[in-house]
Amino acid sequence: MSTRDRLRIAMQKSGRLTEPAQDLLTRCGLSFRQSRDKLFCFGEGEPVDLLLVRDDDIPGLIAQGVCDLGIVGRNVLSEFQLTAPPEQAELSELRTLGFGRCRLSIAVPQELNYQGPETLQGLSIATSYPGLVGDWLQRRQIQAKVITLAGSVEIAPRLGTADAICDLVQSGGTLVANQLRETDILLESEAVLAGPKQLPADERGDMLELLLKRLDGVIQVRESRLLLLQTSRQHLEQVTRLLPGGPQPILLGIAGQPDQVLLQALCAGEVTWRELEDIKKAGAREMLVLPVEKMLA
Ligand SMILES: Nc1ncnc2c1ncn2[C@@H]1O[C@H](COP(=O)(O)OP(=O)(O)OP(=O)(O)O)[C@@H](O)[C@H]1O
Ligand SMILES: O=P(O)(O)OC[C@H]1O[C@H](OP(=O)(O)OP(=O)(O)O)[C@H](O)[C@@H]1O
Ligand SMILES: [Mg+2]
Repeated sequence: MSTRDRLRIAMQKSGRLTEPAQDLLTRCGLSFRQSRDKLFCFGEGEPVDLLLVRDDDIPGLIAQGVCDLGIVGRNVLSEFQLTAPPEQAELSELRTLGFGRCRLSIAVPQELNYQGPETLQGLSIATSYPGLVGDWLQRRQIQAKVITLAGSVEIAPRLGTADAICDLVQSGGTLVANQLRETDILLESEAVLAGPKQLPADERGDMLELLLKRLDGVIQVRESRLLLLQTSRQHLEQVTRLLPGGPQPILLGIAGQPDQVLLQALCAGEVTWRELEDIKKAGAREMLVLPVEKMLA
């Protein structure tokens, strides 16, 4: 049993997830003593420390109790859940974080006559995700040879070491550059906050809950806009009907103008020019769209 009283979060030391993960933690009010060259960053203010590691190591560190939380791609977490011993694989996705979006896909040489997954029967597939690929093949009762490679998977068909591949795709540029064609999506991925299924029942658990609440606020405001406008009571119903989603707007009276109101609405996403123009036509004036910095319900 661990005797730590400080929360420990693992994140990627250097790679695609590093900057957005750091940014997210900063927005949650966490700051760390700068030690980018080292593995461990001591948290200032809150009792939360950071461990900077290879992304592949993150699920294992949580499973072993070395860390309480980790910011990692769903692709890495899912692979761990499928390949780790059952007693270690008890991790869950506590939150989805909205960055590092990509997909794990099968791709084949452009000239291969691909008729669906059954085309892979008897072929070899190079991948860094043998667990996910094996599981996908098994569900379809397809016998194919899974060849595990740590990197540069896309080059395998050209080198003649595999017939097809399964790797991460975002723009598709790497596939095209290697004369490959995406055929099946195994997993839609993005960065997630991973943690144990059973949260710690001590001060770390309390800190963790606080952090999750802050994180929810940060995720919510990242997409939110505050819309302010002025309208007459006569036009209020029409204007309100056009407001893009969100909780009920707040109305404020304007001194000396009893028929006018100031309306404040929290919108769940972007407010487009087209939406603003429509709201204006319905009788609104002096419209302002503002980003939201913090939110605490
Ligand atoms: N092209 C991409 N676009 C968007 N997200 C991606 C892309 N490629 C990978 N990702 C996501 O970012 C994560 C980290 O990718 P990165 O390439 O930095 O990992 P890595 O090379 O395995 O790094 P490490 O040295 O930590 O093992 C991936 O696991 C995946 O979730
Ligand atoms: O569809 P695309 O936009 O081309 O992105 C996909 C590529 O991005 C990732 O590799 P990365 O560039 O991170 O290099 P790595 O394999 O060395 O990590 C992934 O492994 C693919 O090769
Ligand atoms: Mg890695």
